[in-house]
Amino acid sequence: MNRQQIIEQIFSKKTFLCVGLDTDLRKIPQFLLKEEDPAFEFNKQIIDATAPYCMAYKPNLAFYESMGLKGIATFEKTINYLKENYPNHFIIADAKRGDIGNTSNMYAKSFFEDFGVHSLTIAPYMGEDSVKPFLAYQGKWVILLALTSNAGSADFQLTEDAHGERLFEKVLRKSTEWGDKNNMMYVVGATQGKMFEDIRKIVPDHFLLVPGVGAQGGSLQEVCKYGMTKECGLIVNSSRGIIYASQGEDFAQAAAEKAKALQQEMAIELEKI
Ligand SMILES: O=C(O)c1cc(=O)[nH]c(=O)n1[C@@H]1O[C@H](COP(=O)(O)O)[C@@H](O)[C@H]1O
Repeated sequence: MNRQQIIEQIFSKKTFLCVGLDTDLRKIPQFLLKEEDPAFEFNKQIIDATAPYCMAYKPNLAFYESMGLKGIATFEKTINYLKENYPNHFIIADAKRGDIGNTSNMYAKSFFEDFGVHSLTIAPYMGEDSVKPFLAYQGKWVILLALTSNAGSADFQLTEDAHGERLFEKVLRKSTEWGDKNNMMYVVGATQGKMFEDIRKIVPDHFLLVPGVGAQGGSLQEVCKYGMTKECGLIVNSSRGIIYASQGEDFAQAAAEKAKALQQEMAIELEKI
């Protein structure tokens, strides 16, 4: 899926919402546990209910890998379900990969060729040769961690060098030599508020994947105020705040309502462009 197609989805559906499929068997409605693949059944119903209000889905691999081989099969079935039924939705595998080139090659093959997702989250820590193998895939996206939503982002990402440059700024500057706005996005946590202003000075046009609204307390309005561009430039994720809105029979409907509420806030922000 290319940049123009992503932008078209956002403006035609008036949403830049990504629903995070962080599917945890302990948190899904317990009556689903009688199904042969409860996590897939949950995902399917959440996807069908929320699809009108979002333009992307982000299954986080940790939740699937924690269920062993069966979980990997659930992940694959979920990707296939999305591709068959919602081909215009952008699929982000949140796996935070990155290793020596030889190993990154295998990660890239796995996610881009075998699972066939559109994009993958990547940790930049190992540098250029760990990221380049992912960028070698035409039409696919690398989503590089820049400034994450958690408190630990202060430990490394926000630290400054002798010239006052922060590590996340170095990641942004350096990585723009490897890819561009057509094949690279950055993760910036919604909890980072005004920091979006500084980020836009370095990457004015790149899309940002923004997790941290909802359960982590980030403000959509603040993210938009400092991070939005003329082409929107944002994909905002919410996982728990949407998919666990209810544990009852009405769980999918409740998720749809949460997604719709965010979509309506997003439509107002898009009007301002
Ligand atoms: O890469 C991510 O998606 C990510 C980066 C980050 O800085 N913070 C962050 O929360 N995430 C992921 O985004 C999702 C947030 O989930 P909720 O807090 O439930 O909305 C989880 O899958 C996290 O792993």
